Amino acid sequence: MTYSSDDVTTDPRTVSQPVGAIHELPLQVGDLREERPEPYLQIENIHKTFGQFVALRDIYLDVYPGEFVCLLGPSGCGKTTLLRIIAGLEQQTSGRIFQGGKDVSRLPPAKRDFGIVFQSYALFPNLSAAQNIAYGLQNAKRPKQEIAARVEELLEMVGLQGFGSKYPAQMSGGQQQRIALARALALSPGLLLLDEPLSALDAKVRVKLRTEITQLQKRLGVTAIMVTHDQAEALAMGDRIVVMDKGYIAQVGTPRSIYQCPNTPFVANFIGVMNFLPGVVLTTESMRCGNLQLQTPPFDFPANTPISVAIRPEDIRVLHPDDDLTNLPNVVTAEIEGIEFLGSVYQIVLRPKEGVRGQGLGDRENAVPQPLTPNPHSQERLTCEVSIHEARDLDLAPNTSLQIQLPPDFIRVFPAEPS
Ligand SMILES: Nc1ncnc2c1ncn2[C@@H]1O[C@H](COP(=O)(O)OP(=O)(O)OP(=O)(O)O)[C@@H](O)[C@H]1O
Repeated sequence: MTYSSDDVTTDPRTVSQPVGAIHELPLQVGDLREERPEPYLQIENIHKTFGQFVALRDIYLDVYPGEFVCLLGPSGCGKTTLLRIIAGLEQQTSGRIFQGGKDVSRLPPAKRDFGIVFQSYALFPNLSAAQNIAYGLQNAKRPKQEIAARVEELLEMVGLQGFGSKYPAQMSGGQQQRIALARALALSPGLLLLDEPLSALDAKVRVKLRTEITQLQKRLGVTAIMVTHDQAEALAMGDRIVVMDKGYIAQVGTPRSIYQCPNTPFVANFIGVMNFLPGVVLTTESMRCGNLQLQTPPFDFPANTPISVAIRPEDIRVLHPDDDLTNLPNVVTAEIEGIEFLGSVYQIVLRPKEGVRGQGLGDRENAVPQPLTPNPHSQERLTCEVSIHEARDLDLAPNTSLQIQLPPDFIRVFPAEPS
């Protein structure tokens, strides 16, 4: 299922508005907005307190049929509590949940239509793989022959034909989690809930299994919600990501929109790597950050307002000595403080040396105070990425100088957060 590349939020109260523009990639065919079906799952104003502690507040979320939604956030932000409330394993303090148009808010787990996979596999150790998968089918009093056929079908579905007689202790973590997935899907539930299903597995198995899970979920068309604290997993698997922080929803959107257009510094920082440069507004399209004067996308803050600009390492352009700098805004000369080899790229830590060659500020150029007073709070360190080939061409070495450009279209402006 593909929606537009915009943020898709179900309630404006859950999301603060972005400030400043950022480059939008041209719409691709798959991004064109489809006629939105009725939500399969509707989460309406859920609150959850444990004693005085507020674990969840103002949670609104619509999940559409066949969607794969990832609940992503730091430890303790409330994602597992929300998943457990959806399953009926935890009772919300207030708010309602509708599944397939039916109010399931007060139903016990057994009366709800979901399959669940936990981080710890949670297989019965004394039952074989086939018996584990068959467990729910037997409880549902399905005929023996039907159960046997369904177990075979499910073993094949998760790529474990011939493993039916093995016990959990005789299987690897990845195999056990496949059996747990087969067990969760045995009764063909409308909703598949996954609570950090991959986090106990080693890195290679995790990557393999994440592809298998999303392929299977798409093939079956089952609506899925997965809790994860791993942003790479959420970006790779989710049709949409719900970023949570301290019990509230910080942003909901497609992986691409969350990555490219984070609404807050928290989201920007949590997803991927982001350079933040604190500073103050000079004009509606420029700011001062320590010694740097940067041209930015247009924004609405008055002069001298404290702001913070953000740019991804991969959006910083490393310039070559023969590049034409005419009319190029935000060119910075920087000293290389550190070079780290990351395999496919080098990560370079830079300390800007001087102000920016400000081009294109037009008649607002006079608004720039000269000389610029360094801002004591400015980080004035930037991280950028350079490909292996580019690093070789540029002959990069610590304590040498480099020219970079911070393209204004890739800069994002946020109001400064209260300290
Ligand atoms: N039964 C409980 N009693 C008291 N506090 C609880 C209970 N369950 C969860 N909490 C608290 O609610 C908050 C949210 O917990 P939750 O497990 O949902 O977080 P999470 O985002 O899933 O974190 P993690 O990634 O570490 O599992 C935490 O501060 C946790 O300590």
